[in-house]
Amino acid sequence: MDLIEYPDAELMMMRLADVLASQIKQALLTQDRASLAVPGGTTPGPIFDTLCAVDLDWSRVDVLLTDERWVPETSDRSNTALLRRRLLVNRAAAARLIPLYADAQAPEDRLADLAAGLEPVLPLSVVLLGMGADMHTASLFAGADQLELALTGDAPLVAMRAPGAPEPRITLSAAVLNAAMRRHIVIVGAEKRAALDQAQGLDPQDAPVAAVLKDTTVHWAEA
Ligand SMILES: O=C1O[C@H](COP(=O)(O)O)[C@@H](O)[C@H](O)[C@H]1O
Repeated sequence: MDLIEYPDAELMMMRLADVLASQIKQALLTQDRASLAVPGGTTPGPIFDTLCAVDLDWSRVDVLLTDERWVPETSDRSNTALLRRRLLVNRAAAARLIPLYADAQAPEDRLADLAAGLEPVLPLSVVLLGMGADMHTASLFAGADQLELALTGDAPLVAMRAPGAPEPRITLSAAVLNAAMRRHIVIVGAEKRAALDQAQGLDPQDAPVAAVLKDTTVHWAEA
């Protein structure tokens, strides 16, 4: 794992948007299409605001989430709604969204369809992950019912229920995340930095982020 520390979060978000854009452009030099997976939650919005305005051939880019909460887009907890509002706008409106949610009672009802939509864009070109202060990343949560499968299995997508998560989740598996050509984690604040430091010595069952740290660049700013 490489760690880049920034003097402030605003600068970090802008620099990270530049890094992601240049890695997408690089992938497009040798491939017809590039794929970019991004987190939801509260952290990545400012990155999306910069990235969506970058001049690149977005019509050849597939965008997806690293994980989704099983809620409709009308919910303020929908990561897909965040993507539509802040990344798939401006120049990036030309990108293609690979959905991780479909209208159904439970993620298991649509898992096979969603996985079929994901398969053609693997391996992912660029992955950006977030991390919670509880050391979860994507929707790989300690204590989740399918964590073992998501950490060690071959399935690209896993449905997940976790004690701390208010709704079912769907997540890219560690296999998919670790097969990506480029991988980044973005975190803000002293609490998450301490969690990241702690995670490095722990088993992924207890600190799931530990499963995706190898060859990953972590970007951190205190505030
Ligand atoms: O629930 C989620 O949480 C993590 C971390 O979110 P943040 O609000 O602490 O930035 C996020 O990376 C993940 O995509 C999301 O579904």
